[in-house]
Formats: sequence, C-alpha cells, structure tokens
Amino acid sequence: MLVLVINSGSSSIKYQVREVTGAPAGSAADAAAAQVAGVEDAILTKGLIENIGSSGAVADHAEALDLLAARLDEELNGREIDVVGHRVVHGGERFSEPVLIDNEIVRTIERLAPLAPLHNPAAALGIRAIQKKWPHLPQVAVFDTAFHRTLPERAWRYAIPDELYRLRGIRRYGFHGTSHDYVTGRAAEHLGVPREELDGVVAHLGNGASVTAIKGGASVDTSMGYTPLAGLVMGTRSGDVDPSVLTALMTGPDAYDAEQIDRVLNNESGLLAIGGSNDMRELVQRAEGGDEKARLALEMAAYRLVKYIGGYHVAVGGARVLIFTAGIGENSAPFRRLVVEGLGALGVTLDEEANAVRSDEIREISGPDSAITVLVVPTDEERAIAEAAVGLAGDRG
Ligand SMILES: Nc1ncnc2c1ncn2[C@@H]1O[C@H](COP(=O)(O)OP(=O)(O)O)[C@@H](O)[C@H]1O
Ligand SMILES: CC(=O)OP(=O)(O)O
Ligand SMILES: [Mg+2]
Repeated sequence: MLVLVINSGSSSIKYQVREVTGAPAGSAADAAAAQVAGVEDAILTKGLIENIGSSGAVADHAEALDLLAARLDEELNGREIDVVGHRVVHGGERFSEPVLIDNEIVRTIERLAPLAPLHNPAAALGIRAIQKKWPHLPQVAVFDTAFHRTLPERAWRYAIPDELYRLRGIRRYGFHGTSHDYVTGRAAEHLGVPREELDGVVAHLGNGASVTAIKGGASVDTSMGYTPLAGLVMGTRSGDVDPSVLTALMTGPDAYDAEQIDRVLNNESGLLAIGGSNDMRELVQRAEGGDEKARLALEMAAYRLVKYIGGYHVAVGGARVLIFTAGIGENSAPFRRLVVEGLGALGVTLDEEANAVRSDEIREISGPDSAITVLVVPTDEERAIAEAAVGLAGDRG
C-alpha cells in the first residue's frame, strides 16, 4: 500500500510517501514489533513545503495540498496513494490508539487546538484539505499523546483543585509519544529482551524535547505536561519555570498579555535565550571556541535533563537502558557526552569512541563497565505512522 504521511506544522508541511507491504497491526507499538515480523517499508519520496500562511509564498493549507498533489503526480509516476497518515500532536484524553478519521474526529482535533496552538490547527487544516481534494481517501490520525495514556494518576495529576481537571481538562498529557514508543520497541529488539520487561529512560531531543520513564515497555512518566512547553530546556521553549513568573509578568507596569507570555516562553526562551542560538551545532562550536553564553546554555540543558533522568531512574525502579533519539540525541556527540558526564552518580560511563561514530544505525555508546546501557536509537515517527495507517486502512477492508 502507498501511504502519504503528513506532519503539519503551523507554517510548513513535511511529507513522505512510503510503500508498506505485509500486515502490521494497528498500534504504533505493534508497528515497531512488526519490523521483526517482516513488514517491508520503503520511502518512495519525501519533502517539505514551507512558508504557508498569510505572509508566506503559499496562501494556506489548501494551496499547499495542491502543490503537494502536483509534486506527487511527478514523483510517483502515476501510482496512487491508498491512505493518508497524519501526525496529530494533541489527542486529549480520548485517544490511546491511532484512529480512522471521520468528521467527528476532525472536530475533536479542532476542539483540542487551545491545548496545542502551535500544532493541532495545522493538522486539522491538512486533514480537511485532503478530504476536499481526495474525498475517497481513508485518513488516519496518530497522536503524540496516545503513548502516554498509561501514566498512573499520581504522575498525570497536577496538585490543583479537582474542578480544573474535570471542567477544563487541566492535567499532564505528554507528547512525542510516537517517537518514545517506536524507539522503546527498537531498543527492546536490540537488547533481545521482551518489550514488556524493558525498564528505561528515553530522551527525545529535537527542537521540542522530552524525556519519558519507561516501565515494562510503557510510559509511566514524561516531562512535557498540559502542553509541549513543560520540562526540558528546548531550542526556543523554556521548559519548567515557577508559574508565579507568569503572574509576575501579568501584573505591574509593562504587564504582558497572554499572547506575549506565550511568545516569550515558547519562541524566545530556551537555548536561544541563553546561548543566542537554537542550533545545537552552532552552540557546541561556539562553546568550544570559548563563548561563555553558549557554554552556559549547554550546561543548563544538560543539567535539567540529567535531573529528569535521575528522577525517572528511581521512578522505574532502576533503568537498564538510557536511549538518546531525535535531531540532537542522534547527532550531537558533544551534548550526549555532557549528559552522560552528569550521570556519574548512577555509574553510567561513556565509550568515547563509540559516541563519536556517526551512523544511522542503532548503537551502544556506554562503556563496558557502565551500570546502565546507553543507546542511540534513530527515531522514525513517519514509519510508525505509515504502519499504523496501513493497519487501520486494511482493517476497514
Ligand atoms: N548533526 C547535528 N549535530 C548536532 N545537532 C543537530 C544535528 N542535526 C540536527 N541537529 C539538531 O537537532 C535539532 C532538530 O531536531 P529534529 O528532531 O529534527 O527536530 P523537530 O522534528 O522538532 O523539528 C536542532 O536543534 C538541530 O540543531
Ligand atoms: C510536541 C512537540 O513538541 O513537537 P515538536 O518537537 O515537533 O515541536
Ligand atoms: Mg520532531
């Protein structure tokens, strides 16, 4: 089957067309397991459409879809798409599995937009644009939040009045679940242990970054919360701050409004605010050249992550594996070294040579004496989405 995988951002659409043969089951976890069961999956084409929106070169998501259709006509030599799989960031409490999209599902995704203002509206626009253009094509939504539906209540609750949860849905949801799920499956395979017996910690370090505690192969805690702003120091997001900082900003002279606060914390903070760049390569280069701001930004990001890893090590009753993934986790040996150096108290050691190797393969970077195995596992959210889409579209008959 040919699957079009779409990851809609507010001003861009990342896409891939993948050919999936074999019969993966529906969930992303099953998709990871399906690799062992001989599901073939190849990328036929991929690309990016940028500058979508009122001020950009492409007017809106409908026009972006026209552009995409024209490219696919050229790139697929007349072969037709069978199913579309979408990455949807926020699925609220409702979705613990990928779903086949109908009108009611799109409305639910739209209703959740205030909880993921950078992500959900774009996904809904993409889905609607495809419904209009190719009304017969089945579409599947795969949610970033779904994998974290196994969080115990002590982890997903905030210690605030109950009605804020009941009436307004204010709780921890967690994100990047498709990636945390996928690399957990790959790590279990690599280590030769049943997934249900794997306890560990996954650090997904991309533009957005989150860390997840894995117990018995399932998510039991995660650093992002109500929205993808919480937790680690990210490219442009602050991660955890004392909420009183917001009330301080909202009051007194030069008070900020909600939109300004949102912009400061989501777009103008993190590595960018401290180090003057959100590009890990540039920061490392500048820190090595003696730039104090860049050095501090790296130290802060690594320190925050190390504290989470220590906490989650305890939360899972002793992690046997630590997994690095996504843009920074897969590619930045200097940042991984900084993190592992901070984990000395846990008896984690690094194999410097293995850490320096550049590769697209899963690999072990811990020293032979390390108390916890450290792996670099390339993530592939698109693959997990494609296989979930085929699973569901196949079920539909
Ligand atoms: N070769 C590399 N070395 C170090 N960092 C890298 C490298 N390639 C990408 N990155 C970093 O990865 C991050 C982007 O990660 P990615 O997973 O692609 O993010 P997203 O999917 O959220 O856009 C950026 O901070 C970028 O600097
Ligand atoms: C949920 C989230 O933060 O996604 P991204 O890292 O793609 O921004
Ligand atoms: Mg990403």
